Amino acid sequence: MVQAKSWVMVKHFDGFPKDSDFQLKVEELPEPKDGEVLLEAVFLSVDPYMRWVFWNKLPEYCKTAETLSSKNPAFPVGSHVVSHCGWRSHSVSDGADLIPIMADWPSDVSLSLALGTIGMPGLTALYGIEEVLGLQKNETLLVNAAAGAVGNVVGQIAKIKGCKVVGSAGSDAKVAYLRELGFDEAFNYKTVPSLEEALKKAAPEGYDCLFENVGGYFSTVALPQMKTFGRIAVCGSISTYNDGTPQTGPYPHFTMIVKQLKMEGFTQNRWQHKNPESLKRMMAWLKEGKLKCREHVTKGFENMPAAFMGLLRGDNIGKAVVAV
Ligand SMILES: NC(=O)C1=CN([C@@H]2O[C@H](COP(=O)(O)OP(=O)(O)OC[C@H]3O[C@@H](n4cnc5c(N)ncnc54)[C@H](OP(=O)(O)O)[C@@H]3O)[C@@H](O)[C@H]2O)C=CC1
Ligand SMILES: C/C=C/C(C)=O
Repeated sequence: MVQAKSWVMVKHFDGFPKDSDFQLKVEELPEPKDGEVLLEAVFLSVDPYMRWVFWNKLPEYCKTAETLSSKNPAFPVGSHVVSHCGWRSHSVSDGADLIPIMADWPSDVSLSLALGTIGMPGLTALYGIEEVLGLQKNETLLVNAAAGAVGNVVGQIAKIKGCKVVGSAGSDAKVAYLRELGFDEAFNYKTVPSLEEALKKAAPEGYDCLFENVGGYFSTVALPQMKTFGRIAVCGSISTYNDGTPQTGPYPHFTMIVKQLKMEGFTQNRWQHKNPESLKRMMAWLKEGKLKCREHVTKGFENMPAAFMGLLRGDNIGKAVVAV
């Protein structure tokens, strides 16, 4: 018998999540039956989408990287997987929901990156750029929440592709990190006197592409800065996730008409058939030093709600993960 800890939601979020919305539970897990495996979490992911997954009453859905500590012929003891079994220290699975970690994962690369740059957020960046925007060499790209898990990879891939990259982020330390990564221009959207002026100054010629992670006010100000025929990949809208009352207007349609913009929402799982090849490609960039990784690591399973709320507050530079 294993004692498993899990975080459950006891009250639906009302605005920004609170400690009292979460409860830690402990239960005894049965021994795995034939075909099942017992998993122990190594790293757990906290992601913005969990704000609205919880809201949609699916608290069990979240990605975790886990070491396998029991039996199933397909998942021998000691192998590593990415699973979707929620905020749990241990779980029993029949293997159907498990994704084995890439076969030749280098021993000097932390498995936590399977939740970040070499995982879902990295794939989101890649597919947003290649499948949605079709970003071309010498184009100018704007990305917001640029120092986060998705945003920093967006900027780095755009640099690999020979583009000019402008990033906005919410602290001076984040802006310094973006410059370190090779962003051509970066600014702190919380302290610039005018967001419109900051966007104009960073790219007086305008933007061919916007990788949209934030939505709301930022989007309203950024759209008029797009070039005619500009393309916008709507990846996220984090500035609205904690709203009790939906934000209303100004509406984008007139700007979209006069600028003849193309805007497409997407989720990365649309291209999951490409994941094995894409992950290999990104791992190669990482090994060649073209893709750099930074993580914001919170230690201890008991600190998962704190890590999640910190992510929504903007505490993280790079991918926010919890090391169990
Ligand atoms: N479509 C898809 O398939 C996917 C979409 N996403 C979306 O991508 C976006 C980025 O996700 P991810 O990289 O994992 O998260 P991040 O690592 O970027 O963390 C979230 C960041 O968002 C910023 N933020 C938080 N609140 C606000 C706010 N009110 N206004 C502006 N910025 C805010 C903060 O950075 P700062 O200090 O700069 O404000 C914070 O660090 C999210 O919108 C997410 O929902 C993520 C994965 C897949
Ligand atoms: C899978 C993640 C989706 C968003 C929008 O965060």
